[in-house]
Amino acid sequence: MDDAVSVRDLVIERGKRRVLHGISCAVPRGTVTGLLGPSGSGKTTLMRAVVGVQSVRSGAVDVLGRPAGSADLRHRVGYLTQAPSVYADLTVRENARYFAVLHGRGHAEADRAVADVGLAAAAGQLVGTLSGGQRSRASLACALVGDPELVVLDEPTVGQDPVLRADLWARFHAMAAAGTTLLVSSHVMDEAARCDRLLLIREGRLVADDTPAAVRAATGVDDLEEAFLRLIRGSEEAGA
Ligand SMILES: Nc1ncnc2c1ncn2[C@@H]1O[C@H](COP(=O)(O)OP(=O)(O)OP(=O)(O)O)[C@@H](O)[C@H]1O
Repeated sequence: MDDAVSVRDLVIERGKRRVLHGISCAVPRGTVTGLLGPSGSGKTTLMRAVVGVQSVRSGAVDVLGRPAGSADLRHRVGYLTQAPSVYADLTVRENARYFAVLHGRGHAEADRAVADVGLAAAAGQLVGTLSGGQRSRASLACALVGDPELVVLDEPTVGQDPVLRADLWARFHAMAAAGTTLLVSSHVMDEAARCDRLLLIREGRLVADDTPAAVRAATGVDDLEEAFLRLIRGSEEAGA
């Protein structure tokens, strides 16, 4: 399989605690892969390792055929952190144009990225005056404006209403259909059903790496939240 991300035996310690305990998984190219798990399970830590900003105790992470964090990946990987990373004293449009320039893109691409996240009407507004959900979408526009081959999104739909969430997921799938790979974290289980593949982690260990259909089939339940509970209980019993 042609994988955009390949993680092998990844062990990470933060502070004095081990937070990832030897995770191995892959993100196939051109898919929307969901990274699911309870708060504190290690989703952000795994994403940080994929974008190459997390120090690693042992194991390996390859991204687009190169070790994670390689300098030549800078323009090929987009990362949306949980805290919006946009300039409050610039407008939405100015932010997008600034990040577009950093990636060698023009005004047209910047304006399209703003429209793609549903912010065309607020393009002239200072980011500091936006709502939390709008600010997060402005940040998303800036993460996508360089048209990266791999997009790593840490909870991109938090604070968005149901219509916007549906629009954003449609956008993610359109990007995947055009060949982009997306790794998207969430702890909203209804979003799991929208993913092509799922990585479920709990307490720094991988509990599932499969399609939603295979997770349902393996657990015998349709509801993914219930399926995940069964997988987690199963992994606890196996570890007991
Ligand atoms: N800078 C840090 N120093 C020490 N421990 C940290 C640090 N950042 C995170 N951790 C710990 O690492 C573990 C994994 O955190 P991480 O942020 O990866 O979880 P998460 O699954 O993304 O959670 P959430 O869904 O709440 O964002 C947690 O136990 C957290 O307390």
